Amino acid sequence: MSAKETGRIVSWHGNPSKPLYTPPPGAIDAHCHVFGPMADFPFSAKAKYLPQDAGPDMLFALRDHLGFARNVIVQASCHGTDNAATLDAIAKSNGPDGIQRARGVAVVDPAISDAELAALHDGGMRGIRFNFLKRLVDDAPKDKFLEVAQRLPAGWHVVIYFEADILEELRPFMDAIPVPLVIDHMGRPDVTQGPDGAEMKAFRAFLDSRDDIWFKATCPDRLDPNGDPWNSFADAVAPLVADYQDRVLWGTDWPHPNMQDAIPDDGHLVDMIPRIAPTADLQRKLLINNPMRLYWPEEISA
Ligand SMILES: O=C(O)/C=C(\CC(=O)C(=O)O)C(=O)O
Repeated sequence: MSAKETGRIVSWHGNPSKPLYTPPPGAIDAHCHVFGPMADFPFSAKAKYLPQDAGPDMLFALRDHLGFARNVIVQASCHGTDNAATLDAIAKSNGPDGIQRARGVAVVDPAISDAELAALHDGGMRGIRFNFLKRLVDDAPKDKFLEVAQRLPAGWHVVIYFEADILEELRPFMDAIPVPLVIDHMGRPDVTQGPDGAEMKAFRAFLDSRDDIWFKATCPDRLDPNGDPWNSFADAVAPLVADYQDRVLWGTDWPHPNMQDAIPDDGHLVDMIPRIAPTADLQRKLLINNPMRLYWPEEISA
């Protein structure tokens, strides 16, 4: 049945181009999702969008097509706090060498037990995500989030998704989180303001407040209203990557939830990498060293 018949949305490109840029061997797509498949992993009753299936086979085919080696799969809001689809994708990522080629970020009910958190760790999760976008979640209880952030498995971090207009409001909450923070899509600044715009400046001040705040230089398609080739994004984000090069991650954001009206070509997204990280050294940090430190630290210290 087609998406039209089922009412389920397709938000990803059916035939993404081969990027001109070749990522270095071992490169990690550190922000992507899986949807379903619904027959095995039904969507949450509270889901704000109902996508077509975009499961692990599709994700790993795209990974190979784009020239990446590993993925960090972030639990998408359409699956609520049931992480089964993400855990299934991580389990299916194991290579013949036994290396888990995907790790994940979970979304949990803050009342989750310590034993359940440990089980998520065993399944490949290395962090939890707090989503503050009202169009995606019904509520975001800061007090409960803080409680669970204080009892995460060792080495975990907290991913936070918010829009620039609530950065200041969230500061006391974020300042109190005792583990590293990873900010999705740089907290969605208005990139048309340029690298020295008010929202970029506010985000830099936040980064300067702690040296364990990381960010994802992701989603030109969401942040740049001028569209592909996303020149405003490149201009605003390249200086940020250069100045905070040891705590920045990159990802496709595939299957691009809610982007059905402006679906990006994933090959073009990959071609943004040399525009925001122009040297081989920056690219190695962005695509390998930094995500390895957060998601596969045991391979670094081994
Ligand atoms: O995937 C993203 O990064 C952004 C999303 C979707 C999302 O976060 C989710 O469904 O959990 C968005 O802005 O709609």
